[in-house]
Amino acid sequence: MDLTLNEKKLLAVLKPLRDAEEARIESVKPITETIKSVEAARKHSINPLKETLKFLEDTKNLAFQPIKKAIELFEETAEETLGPMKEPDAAYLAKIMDTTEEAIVSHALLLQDKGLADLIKTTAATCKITEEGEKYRREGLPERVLFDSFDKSVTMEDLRKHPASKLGIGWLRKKGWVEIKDGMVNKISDAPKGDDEYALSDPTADKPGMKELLKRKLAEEIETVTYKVAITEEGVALVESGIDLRAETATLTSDQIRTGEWRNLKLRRYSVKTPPKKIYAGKKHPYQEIIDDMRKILLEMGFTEIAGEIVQSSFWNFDALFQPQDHPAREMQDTFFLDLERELPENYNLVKEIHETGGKTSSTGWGGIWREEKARECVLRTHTTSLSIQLLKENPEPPLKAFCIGRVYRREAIDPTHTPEFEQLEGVVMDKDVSFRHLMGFLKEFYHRVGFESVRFRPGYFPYTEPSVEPEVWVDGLGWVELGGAGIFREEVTAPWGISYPVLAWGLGVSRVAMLKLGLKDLRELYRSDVNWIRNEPVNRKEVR
Ligand SMILES: N[C@@H](Cc1ccccc1)C(=O)O
Repeated sequence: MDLTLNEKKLLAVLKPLRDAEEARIESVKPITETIKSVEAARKHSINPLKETLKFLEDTKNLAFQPIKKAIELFEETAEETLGPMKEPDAAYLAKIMDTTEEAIVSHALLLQDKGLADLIKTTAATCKITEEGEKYRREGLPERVLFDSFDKSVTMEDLRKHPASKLGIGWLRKKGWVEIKDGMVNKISDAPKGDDEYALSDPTADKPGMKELLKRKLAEEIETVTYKVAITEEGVALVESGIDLRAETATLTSDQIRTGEWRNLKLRRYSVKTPPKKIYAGKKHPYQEIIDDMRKILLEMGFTEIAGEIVQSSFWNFDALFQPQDHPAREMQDTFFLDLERELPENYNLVKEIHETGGKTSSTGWGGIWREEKARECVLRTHTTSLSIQLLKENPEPPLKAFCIGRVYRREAIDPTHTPEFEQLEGVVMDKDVSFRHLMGFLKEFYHRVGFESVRFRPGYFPYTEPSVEPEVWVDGLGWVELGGAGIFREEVTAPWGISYPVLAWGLGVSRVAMLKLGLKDLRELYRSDVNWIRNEPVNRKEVR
């Protein structure tokens, strides 16, 4: 049976206490029958305890120390408690075991659950004289004081002057000690001491006058709870079969093994049934793992990785991509604008011309006036295409094959499929003879390698590409899922930087892919530090295929 050390101690103490008590009662019985002397009974009652003590010492019982203490204490109290004390109470046990009454009760309760002990609760009402009652105990009840203050009769007027009159006069009449007639108060009784007065001078709950005192609020009832602890037959059996009071050792130290001390220790039994604690290996965040997989795929496909700043001027985020200055995406409610400005690049006027008239290209531009101030305003990049265009400006000669995985920002209301920050995977390819077919080929190949078998393209629109498409992948159970945008950069985008070859470009949603691959219903889970989810997610999951 599983018992705590304290429960074992409690049992080990209860048993000899009970035995000693029984022996004591046995020994006292015949004596009390014949000799009615309490003194004699006391002497005899102690002997069996001494014997028990000696027995314990002889047998080197492990429970010896607490029991020895118990018996010593028992001897002390045995003097006072000659009447049978069948079960020791919790307060007494607490004293023996150097602990609190509450601890004893809680251990006894556990033992009771196991059928080894019984906890007997007794509540007793005692009466306590209140502060007011104490005052009257010293000075007498107000009616008594008043009664004693005059001889046979007194005028009501004079009696009213007495400090005890307020409370006393009513009681004088009620108790029938006086009658009041024509303004005179006359004694009509010799006012014998009442039950209430007896109870006040010696308060115990069952005194006849106590009720009266309680009613007058001169006494109050207090409940006291005492617990007695008894050992059951099973408990006795367990103690008799030998309880090892040593605490169990779960882990051996090398010292204990070397010195041989382990031989004297009580070792905890090894349980093959207990499930072990789960061990979680340190690992990458599942989302990071997916991002790294994508990075690896693109590197294997011959792309170079680029990175750039999160803060971009509107010029690179919008204008250089032929996004008109009054385009709705450039509104405050769609984009995070910063209270910051950036200088425009040297050839910015070529972009200005293209916006206003189309410049030297075949385009007619957007018309109107293109404002520098608007282009200088900084934003948290809304797409990584702002990096692709700067890369092209720095490398106008083919070939160019680059990608970027980075965080972008949009003023979205947060919901299960939208977060204001998310990752994009940007790709850009420039070479002499690349075409729309290559673009679709790259995307298909990439998605296949990521794990999506079926890929299709739907026509799309972006101000900076023509033609424009939206790639979609097939997901069982969901159907076709849109995963970003792609196209060939327009002349309006490439001309200002002297680029004369076709540029394929795309921007794909990474978090969307991660959601699909990880089977998440809520995008936000990717960004939450939910340790359990991350712990339990298998390493390098490759399920979507
Ligand atoms: N920048 C676009 C995607 C895109 C990139 C490159 C070309 C075409 C489209 C977006 O954020 O949705």
